[in-house]
Amino acid sequence: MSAPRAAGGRVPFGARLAAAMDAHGPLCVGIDPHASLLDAWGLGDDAAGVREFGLRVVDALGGRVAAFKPQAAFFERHGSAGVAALEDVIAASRAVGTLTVVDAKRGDIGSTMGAYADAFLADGSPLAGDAVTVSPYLGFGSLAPAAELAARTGRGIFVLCLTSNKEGHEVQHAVGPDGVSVAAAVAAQAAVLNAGAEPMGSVGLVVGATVGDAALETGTDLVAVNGPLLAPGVGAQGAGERELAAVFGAARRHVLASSSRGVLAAGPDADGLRAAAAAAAADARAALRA
Ligand SMILES: O=c1ccn([C@@H]2O[C@H](COP(=O)(O)O)[C@@H](O)[C@H]2O)c(=O)[nH]1
Repeated sequence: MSAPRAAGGRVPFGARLAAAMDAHGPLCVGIDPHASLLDAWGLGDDAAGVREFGLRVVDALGGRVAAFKPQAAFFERHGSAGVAALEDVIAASRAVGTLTVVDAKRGDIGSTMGAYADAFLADGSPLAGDAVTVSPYLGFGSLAPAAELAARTGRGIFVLCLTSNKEGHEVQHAVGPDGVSVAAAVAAQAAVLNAGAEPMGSVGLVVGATVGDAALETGTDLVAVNGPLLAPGVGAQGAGERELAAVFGAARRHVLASSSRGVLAAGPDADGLRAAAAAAAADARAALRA
């Protein structure tokens, strides 16, 4: 894959995210309207419910956290009305000036990847936030349309590398005939795309805060990536300050810790959400900015 072109006149995603993390702390709040949370918040498990849920989170935390990460699946399960709700949540987040990482985990052959890129990364698309999560398991090169469009529009991508679930191990730790693990190869290819970018590039990786010493075990060089490292697994999946510091070590300054249920469980009260997000951000800052 060729290196993406520089964004025409726009501040690239990596630089915008670095500034947001400095201003608000290295925390991303996931917007995951689980059926159980909708019930606890007094909302219906339908498109109107997920829309209201997302808008309440944006209203309570907009301008107070580095980023939001709406989980597309929870919106898509309500069909076209749910997708429209996701569009409204992305628009609301844009309106309050908080970065949005749309967690859609898309990945396909290059020609189809171009269509996904148009949906999540093109100017004027209602589903475009500031970045999108993508899957490299059809080959890292298949992500070229997304990496290139992101670079042209000042947006970013987060490539799955070492995911927070235990099943990810069987694919991501696999070692090729060249002796390089899948995770290490993904990270190395992201590093090529981020070479020379300051303060960091716009091609990030997803590395779970729950993965322990997986980076070491797989030979994955997280420092060399020179891009943002999205770290889900904080809160409900059990990771906290200690795990973040242990997983990321010398790469910690580029980490955006992500918590969904750990913060959302404090809702629907806006003050409760703010207190939970502030506590999670303080923990992330202590672990990652020391
Ligand atoms: O490796 C990964 C990649 C993505 N996720 C997503 O993050 C949130 C986690 O939610 P919590 O409630 O904080 O557990 C969810 O949307 C996942 O799909 C992940 O957990 N791990």
